[in-house]
Amino acid sequence: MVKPRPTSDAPPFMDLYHDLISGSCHNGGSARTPLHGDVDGGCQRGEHKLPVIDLGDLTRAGEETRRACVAAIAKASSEWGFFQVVNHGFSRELLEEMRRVQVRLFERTFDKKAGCGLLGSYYTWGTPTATSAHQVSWSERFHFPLAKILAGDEVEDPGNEKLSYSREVMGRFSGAVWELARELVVVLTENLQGHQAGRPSTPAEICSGKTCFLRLNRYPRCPVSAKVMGIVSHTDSDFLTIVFQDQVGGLQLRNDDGEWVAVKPNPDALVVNIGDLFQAWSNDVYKSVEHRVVAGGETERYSIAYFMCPAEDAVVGSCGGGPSTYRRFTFEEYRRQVAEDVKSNGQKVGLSNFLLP
Ligand SMILES: O=C(O)CCC(=O)C(=O)O
Ligand SMILES: [Fe+2]
Repeated sequence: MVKPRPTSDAPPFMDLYHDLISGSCHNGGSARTPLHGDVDGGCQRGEHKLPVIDLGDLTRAGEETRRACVAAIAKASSEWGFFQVVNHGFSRELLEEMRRVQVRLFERTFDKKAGCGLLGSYYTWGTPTATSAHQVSWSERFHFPLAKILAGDEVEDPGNEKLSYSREVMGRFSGAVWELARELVVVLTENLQGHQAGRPSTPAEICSGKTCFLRLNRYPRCPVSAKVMGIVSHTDSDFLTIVFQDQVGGLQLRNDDGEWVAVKPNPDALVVNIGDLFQAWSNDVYKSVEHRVVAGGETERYSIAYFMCPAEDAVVGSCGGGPSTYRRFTFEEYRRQVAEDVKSNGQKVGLSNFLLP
């Protein structure tokens, strides 16, 4: 059970969005149905179940077992862009420790969270560019560039509170997620036959633990959950994302038929999804699919997302072995374009800006 807390730690969603929300229509049944229906995907057809992949098969004896596991990862990345992994190598203790650190950071008063860059993070909440209720994300987030966490610099905390423990746990957690992300990316890269030495750099070559980001998300209980989202639909601007969600539920992906499919909370699993950069690098073989989080009326929700990103000046090309779908771009250029589009149209355009004729 989540204990009641003073309201002063919650961002003032209602003060800011009251007018947008009171003028809006209902979000429609589609947001709620999968969450409250079959959470195994809201979809009963066996062959369309979101895969749960046992990563123990990558290291267990037997080349055939390993090959089958690689094939399952590649298939899920092409067909779903999303999958869950079990036997991922994380200890339950580390996951629980990380969650406790997360909860404590969010328990600070809103003024404190908004006012200072805790551990080199920046804090955001809601959707600054929203002009209608359906663009509002009812959540708050700490974004951590991992270079700062991993640098081990003395922790500066404007509130004079000791944060060395939080930084240390975050460092351990990030180190472990990096190993997992790297392993998955290497497997997916090798699976693309076209890639040979001398081709443009592979994702694993242009990313390092220090170029990645950690985002801590909190979705406070939402009294208008039929009208807004926890996070509005988006794709991730990275190579690969690993999400540690709690057991509340609400994460959904959009499948090929345009249906929203719930990603069932599984206490033993981490969620993996392909980002825009891997879709570009793989010439659309791996899919960066839209996803969102439904706002919860009853319970708050926590998640942690690890984004595998390259250095700002790294060039994202394609895997070769055929014509490229997208022109080359630097990660910095991609992020700048996303920010410009969000500012001018209220939404991300993404990869289609970089399509070759
Ligand atoms: O909270 C989640 O489960 C997903 C979060 C997410 O999609 C993101 O932070 O980009
Ligand atoms: Fe995301």
